[in-house]
Amino acid sequence: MTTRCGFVAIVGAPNAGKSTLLNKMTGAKLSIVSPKAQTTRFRVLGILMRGASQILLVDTPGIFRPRRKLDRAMVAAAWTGAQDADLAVLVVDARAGLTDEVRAIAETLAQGKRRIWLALNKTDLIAGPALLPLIDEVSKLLTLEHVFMVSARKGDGVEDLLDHLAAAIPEGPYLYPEDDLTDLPDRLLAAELVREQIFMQTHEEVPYAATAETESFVERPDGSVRIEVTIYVSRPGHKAILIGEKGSRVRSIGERARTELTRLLERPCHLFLNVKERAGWDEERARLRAIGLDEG
Ligand SMILES: Nc1nc2c(ncn2[C@@H]2O[C@H](COP(=O)(O)OP(=O)(O)OP(=O)(O)O)[C@@H](O)[C@H]2O)c(=O)[nH]1
Repeated sequence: MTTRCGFVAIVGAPNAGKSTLLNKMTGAKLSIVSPKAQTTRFRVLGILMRGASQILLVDTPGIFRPRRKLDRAMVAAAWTGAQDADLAVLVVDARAGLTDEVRAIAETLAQGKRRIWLALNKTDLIAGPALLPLIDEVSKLLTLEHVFMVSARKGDGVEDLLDHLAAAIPEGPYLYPEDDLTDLPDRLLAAELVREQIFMQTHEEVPYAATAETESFVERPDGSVRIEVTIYVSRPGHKAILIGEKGSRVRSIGERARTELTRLLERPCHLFLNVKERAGWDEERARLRAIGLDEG
């Protein structure tokens, strides 16, 4: 039997729906989905078996104009993901249309040699014929091998996209065991789930000014795991918000993250959270490395 295996980069502007699409495709929640922009900080590999094809999905951070060091690192990680891939799926929010961000990404993609597919997302919000001018505009910027209309949220068109991906990736042996879902290490997953809850449960600049790191991850003889995660904030005000009245906010963040983690790791998890203030954490190179990124 001929097997196929290839990397597929999911590329797009912040909020295009890349993480939602990745999750829909793999059928498991691997990557962060949040209504706020720029939540994905590093590559997450979704591993997907479809017939005799192993599709390795690379979720990339939203590509935007970087200002801080951390942002620059995020962008560098995004492009590395796109460059290593066999093909790139450019996800565009069909309702938002051809924004400056989409244009900039398309222009950069056009300079590479990778095959590019367009996935117009959120088609549950906009009627089919209205999408044709947008497809025209995008195809003027770069050569598109295929165009798909999908709703990552509802799943419309996602099966079709997967069938085409399975057939399009190069022939070759599987690079990962067939039952692996992600290569995201468990300790990073724990920190990511905490960060996701920070995004869900706090507002405005707080989630962007916070990061989470797993300090310890200890498997116990009874099969459970004890995890300590530290949330770093850069301002005292943010620390108070994250802790909440009598610790209610941090408790709620911990409870929700623990439920998700228990489900994903398929074993009892005991999660302990700390909130620490650390001015300028986002400018520290060591921290970038600790959350999985080198400086861009
Ligand atoms: N109506 C609708 N909303 C969607 C669809 N796909 C994603 N969304 C929503 O759009 C928002 C952004 O989705 P994400 O998947 O986080 O977007 P992203 O591109 O990964 O964003 P970054 O991590 O910031 O790069 C979320 O509120 C999603 O629920 C869709 O097909 N239809």
